[in-house]
Amino acid sequence: MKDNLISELSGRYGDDKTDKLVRYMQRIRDINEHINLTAVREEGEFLEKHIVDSLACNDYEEFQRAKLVVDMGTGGGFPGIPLAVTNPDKKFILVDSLNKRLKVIDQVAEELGIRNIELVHVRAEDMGHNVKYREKVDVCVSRAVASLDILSEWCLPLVKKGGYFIPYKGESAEDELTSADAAIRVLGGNVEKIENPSQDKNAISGHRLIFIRKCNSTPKRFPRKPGIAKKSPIR
Ligand SMILES: C[S@@+](CC[C@H](N)C(=O)[O-])C[C@H]1O[C@@H](n2cnc3c(N)ncnc32)[C@H](O)[C@@H]1O
Repeated sequence: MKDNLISELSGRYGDDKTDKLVRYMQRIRDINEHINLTAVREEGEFLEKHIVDSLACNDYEEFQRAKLVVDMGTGGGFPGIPLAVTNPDKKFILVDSLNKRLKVIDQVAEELGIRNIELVHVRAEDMGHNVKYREKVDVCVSRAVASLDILSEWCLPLVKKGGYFIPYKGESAEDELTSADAAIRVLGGNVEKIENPSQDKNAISGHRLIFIRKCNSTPKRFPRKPGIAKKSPIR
């Protein structure tokens, strides 16, 4: 599986970018022995679940148009780093509330010469109120961070009007959308479509991508203070 995936990646992205993706995987796997970044250990599974899955956005023009992208709750750099490696013309802001993980990304990105990233150590609930970031980004992606109603409150405030919040969601995508429907509208978003790249013969991704367009400004009171989104969901 590993060799097939690598040759598919090379065919699509070229040898240099594929080499960087594979080296990133290898370094994260090494570091994972000491700092827990992922439960996935085997190389083929890592390539599929972390690298190829992260790249799913590249197939969509809503993402291709973006110049500035946030990855909220990036952890070990997913989906942000694979997207940054394959899109050197875009800038990526990788955000996490745990600095230990950002330091790992910083070290490995430096070693591999990945320069189109900025690492921001902040809680999502605070970032949304910083004028440097609020309604400034073209796209915000996020994978495996929080349920969609909470995540929308953290991510939609960052997206500029006309831009997109694109959460990567598992099989619960439709159910999460039902629960988050009111929140998304209150926060200024509109759900345009759900894509399932794993059904596309050209792509392997375990996640669905939900495309939420930012249509209206987010009311200033959002995001609320840490813990409130979970305790009092927007209904
Ligand atoms: C399960 S990990 C997922 C990491 C990565 N996105 C992936 O798919 O492999 C969730 C990450 O979200 C971060 N996170 C959780 N709550 C956050 C918040 N309020 N603000 C910023 N980051 C947060 C955690 O520190 C953690 O690194």
